[in-house]
Amino acid sequence: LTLNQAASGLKVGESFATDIIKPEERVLPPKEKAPFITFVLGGPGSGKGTQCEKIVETFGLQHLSAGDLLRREIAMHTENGAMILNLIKDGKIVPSEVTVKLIQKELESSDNRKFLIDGFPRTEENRVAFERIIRADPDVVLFFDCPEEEMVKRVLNRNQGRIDDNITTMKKRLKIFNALNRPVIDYYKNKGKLYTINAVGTVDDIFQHVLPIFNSFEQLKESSHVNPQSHLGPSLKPRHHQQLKQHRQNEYNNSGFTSLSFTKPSPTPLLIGKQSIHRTQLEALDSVITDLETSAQKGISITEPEIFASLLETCYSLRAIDHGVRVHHLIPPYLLRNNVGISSKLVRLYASCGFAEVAHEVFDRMSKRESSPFAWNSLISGYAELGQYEDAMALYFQMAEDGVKPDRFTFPRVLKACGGIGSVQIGEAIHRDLVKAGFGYDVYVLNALVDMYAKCGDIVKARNVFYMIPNKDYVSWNSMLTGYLHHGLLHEALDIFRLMVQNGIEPDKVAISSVLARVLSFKHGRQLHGWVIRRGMEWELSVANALIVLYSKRGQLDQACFIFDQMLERDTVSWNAIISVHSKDSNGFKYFEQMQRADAKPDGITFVSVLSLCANTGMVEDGERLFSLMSKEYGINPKMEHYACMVNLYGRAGMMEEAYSMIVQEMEFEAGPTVWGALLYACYLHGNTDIGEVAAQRLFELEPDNEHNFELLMRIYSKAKRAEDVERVRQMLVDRGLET
Ligand SMILES: Nc1ncnc2c1ncn2[C@@H]1O[C@H](COP(=O)(O)OP(=O)(O)O)[C@@H](O)[C@H]1O
Ligand SMILES: Nc1ccn([C@@H]2O[C@H](COP(=O)(O)OP(=O)(O)O)[C@@H](O)[C@H]2O)c(=O)n1
Repeated sequence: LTLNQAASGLKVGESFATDIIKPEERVLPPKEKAPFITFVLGGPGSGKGTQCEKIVETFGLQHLSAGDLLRREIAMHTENGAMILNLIKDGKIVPSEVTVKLIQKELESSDNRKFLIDGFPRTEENRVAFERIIRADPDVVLFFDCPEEEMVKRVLNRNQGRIDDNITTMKKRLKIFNALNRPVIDYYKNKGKLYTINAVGTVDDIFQHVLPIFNSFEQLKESSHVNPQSHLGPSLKPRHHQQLKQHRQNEYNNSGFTSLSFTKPSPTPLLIGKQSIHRTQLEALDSVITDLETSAQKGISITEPEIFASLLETCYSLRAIDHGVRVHHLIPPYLLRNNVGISSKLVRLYASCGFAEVAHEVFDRMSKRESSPFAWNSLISGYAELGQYEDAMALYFQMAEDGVKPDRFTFPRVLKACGGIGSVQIGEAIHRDLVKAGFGYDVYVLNALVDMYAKCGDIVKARNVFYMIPNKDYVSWNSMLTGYLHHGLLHEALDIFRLMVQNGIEPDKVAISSVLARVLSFKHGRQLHGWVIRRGMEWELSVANALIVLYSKRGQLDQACFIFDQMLERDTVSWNAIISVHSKDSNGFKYFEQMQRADAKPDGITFVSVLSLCANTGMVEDGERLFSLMSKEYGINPKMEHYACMVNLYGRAGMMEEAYSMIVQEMEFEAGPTVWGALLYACYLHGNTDIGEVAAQRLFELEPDNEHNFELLMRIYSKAKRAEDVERVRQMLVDRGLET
């Protein structure tokens, strides 16, 4: 089943979705003549880039490769660089907002009005974000259809040193392509915009099928640089492309054209340096450090601060702490003490990798740390990430004492720490500080303020700040939404959710899964599911997990299993959800075994589910085996719930002695009501008055107000035909004022 079939199979209510995507939002604004846009789709290695080069040569469109734009962010170490690297490494899709903004920048800064956007949209979410932000529709959508084996072969031979061109990532990319790109392809097919091209054959043969598509557009023919027909001869290899371009450019310069629509070359940076084409960035880093170490051993001292600054920057972007430590050893102590740039970068590296103590040691040795808030911010952030909120706060106060001016990066970090501590008073003091420092209108800072107030329990203040934010971004909305959910204010949260969607703001996956987990009505849940599908976010881990729970709560097990089976990745929460769906049938076991084979790590909750399953299906030996496996193999000490499951297991099977001795001999702590309750229920099932009396006695002490325990004991006596005892217990009920 494809995602689309799944989606239509669900017959999801459209009302939410129609509420959300206002048709008028899709219409192009009449401001100027719309650009000519081509989307180029196809799996990884289907030859999109190769064909794009030829289209550019012939028709002069500007080529924007989404993948290249993203790789450029990594290479330039921009704010999103590290996040993008992590996603690309794993073949995952970068958040649409990020990709579309990059494309938008290119579109807006170009004189060319004809674009070839390659590798985009990869998901329905990509597509919708493009429509919303750019407010344009493509004129042509090309789809290069290529068999998987061919794509794998091409990618593994591509030799561009791309970090994601390896077999493991390739498999994930193909899986993601099949699940997320197909719905986009179907969408354009239905709109009549799709041109499917068989991508097997020589580059030229394939281009022969591309040519007529573009030839049929007058506006392309008008300004194409070369007569398309003249390009029917033998093709040039891509590496000749620059030469060809130069040649054409000269031709045009000489022919009296003043403006050329061959625009700036589109960026094609590789992840690593040109010379080290076969290596990953980490390997390249490793080799540079090794060279420096060798030099240092030979007594050649390296003193150029730029070298260390650049190496530390790379270590930080790759979170390569071991390499960072090696760089640290190479830096001369005087340089570390006196060069604020280098020491700050080192502090940031240690702090961001969870080594706040070491970061603090470096920080303490800095001679001019009051000259910039950079190192302070890194350290505050490092402590806040580790949950050492007091340490983070202390640094903030120390900053003020040392006369270091906080900047816009300081406040979000310290507010996070304050939210962790949960003190509104401190939060208000920081609020005053940030207004004094001139950040009272900074969205980035105000978002953190909303989050802080919500976490400190003052939802009213959170809301007041939220409504004051002048240009709310998606973080503002998500912070408010999460705040409401945190306070159990579901209606307010849903209102925010609707408003977000009406304002064209994408709720993030955390917000969506939180809403899904809490929706009270199944109708809302299904509508949300429909909306999620349209956004291509169904397979986000937390969203899919929440959907499994949603459907299983309603007893729609098939639907829950379908989602689970289609998931691209799973975590312990996913496995727990699907096993608990099957806690009454032996399929749960199948999933548990699958989980073990997949090397996923079961936790205490997993064992509650499988032990309940054993109890429900009478599998005593399996239950015993799993109970011992839990601590021996997985190091999970049994908790109250696990003992309750074991008592239930033995009790239901009529093994009352074993159940009882589990409590009195095996348990290392006092049994609670769940455990005794399981025993009392078993006594009722199997008519055991002796043990039943003991269990009931304990329960009367532990839960003096719970009439169910009295009723169960009465039933036990009644089964044993002990009318007098039944009456005695009834009197106890009356005496305690529990009889209804
Ligand atoms: N028609 C083709 N036949 C064989 N190899 C091809 C063909 N088109 C492209 N290639 C090669 O396959 C690899 C992937 O092509 P590329 O254009 O980079 O794909 P994409 O942009 O779709 O990921 C490159 O090494 C390219 O030279
Ligand atoms: N619209 C896009 C395009 C690429 N990407 C990311 O960039 C990677 C490489 O994309 P690409 O288009 O350069 O390469 P191929 O996978 O097509 O060979 C993808 O696997 C995604 O991780 C993305 O997240 N969103």
